[in-house]
Amino acid sequence: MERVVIITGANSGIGLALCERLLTEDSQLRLCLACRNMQRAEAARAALLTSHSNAHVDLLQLDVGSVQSVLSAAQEVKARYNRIDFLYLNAGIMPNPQLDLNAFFKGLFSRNVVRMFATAEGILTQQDRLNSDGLQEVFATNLFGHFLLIRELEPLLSRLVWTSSSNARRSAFSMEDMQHREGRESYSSSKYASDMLSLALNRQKNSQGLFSSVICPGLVMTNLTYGILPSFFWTLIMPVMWLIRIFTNTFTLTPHNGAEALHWLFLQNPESLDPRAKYHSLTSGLGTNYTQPRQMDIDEGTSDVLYSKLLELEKEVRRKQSEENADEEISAVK
Ligand SMILES: NC(=O)C1=CN([C@@H]2O[C@H](COP(=O)(O)OP(=O)(O)OC[C@H]3O[C@@H](n4cnc5c(N)ncnc54)[C@H](OP(=O)(O)O)[C@@H]3O)[C@@H](O)[C@H]2O)C=CC1
Ligand SMILES: CC(C)=CCC[C@@H](C)[C@H]1CC[C@H]2C3=C(CC[C@]12C)[C@@]1(C)CCC(=O)[C@@H](C)[C@@H]1CC3
Repeated sequence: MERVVIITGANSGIGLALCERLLTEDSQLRLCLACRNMQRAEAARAALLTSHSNAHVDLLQLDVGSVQSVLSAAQEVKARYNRIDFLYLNAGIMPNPQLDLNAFFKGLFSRNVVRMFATAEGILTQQDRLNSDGLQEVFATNLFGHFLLIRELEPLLSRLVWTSSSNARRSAFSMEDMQHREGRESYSSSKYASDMLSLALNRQKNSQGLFSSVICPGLVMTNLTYGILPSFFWTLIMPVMWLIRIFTNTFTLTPHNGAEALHWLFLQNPESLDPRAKYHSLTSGLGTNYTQPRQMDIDEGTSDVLYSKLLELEKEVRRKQSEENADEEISAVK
């Protein structure tokens, strides 16, 4: 039977590499690239068809950072497919990243150096902003838009896979400020929230046949990471990065390697997976890729609270959205 797989943020980086890997795995797959920019989506589709000429590759216009776009895209999905085997929640942003060079050099000579290179803990901040829905952009894109999509498509879903990060950290997240309006670690906060949401979804929905997992792709060179430093700097340090990779298995570096855990999960029986584990894509010094589960620093009670708060926010944004739609209809009639 033809399996249907939807991947958000599929036009570049880890999402696009996952598409390649899944088509190689199963040529009968119906792959749906859910992207905000249709030109980039077309280009990705053309690239995939070059290497897999008979593949079934659909495109879906979806800006996960916009409530209206998520609701329209979900309608379109329901009209097109009557079942979705895998939904990969991969789209993500890290806007205006700032590297604290002082902390970085201090970290280089500390006991935490390996951890620093694996998680960027203490050396990376971001500057977030409000989007047109009045939500924090990073929260809306990395978490809430995906949550709304899941809520819309729930009856069709069976497997969810989140591209989280080892940068996810409990101390960056506050339940009183789940959108991270106050701090400067919106990325870390949103990824920690996705880890918790995955656990909560498993607790609420496993009995109905819906399973959720989270992965970390390791440090991968993509548009997201290239945005952290000026390009000449990356060119300079690239040999060092490949050298570090020999000593640390979290430097996966290529999107293909980074997609390892996403691919691996595609092959697993969901009942065999640990809902409290994050599945890490790792690459050994000799270049062998493998997937390793590591326990997440999350608890069930807090995850359930987050789930309830997201449901409340969902109600609020839906009400706002229908008011706006009604206003638009009235002004169209006038
Ligand atoms: N690279 C790394 O080292 C790591 C990455 N990750 C995570 O991996 C995921 C993929 O990122 P990566 O491949 O690295 O980076 P890329 O920037 O290459 O990919 C991100 C993808 O998300 C899409 N996207 C961003 N915002 C939206 C939106 N509002 N609606 C729809 N699509 C959107 C982008 O589309 P567009 O081209 O239009 O911008 C792009 O296709 C992210 O969730 C990231 O946080 C996690 C850990 C490490
Ligand atoms: C190699 C040299 C000399 C410098 C590179 C320093 C940083 C640019 C680099 C160190 C750890 C990296 C890292 C990420 C980005 C680039 C670093 C800060 C991430 C935050 C990228 C996105 C993620 O989700 C994390 C898993 C990455 C963690 C490590």
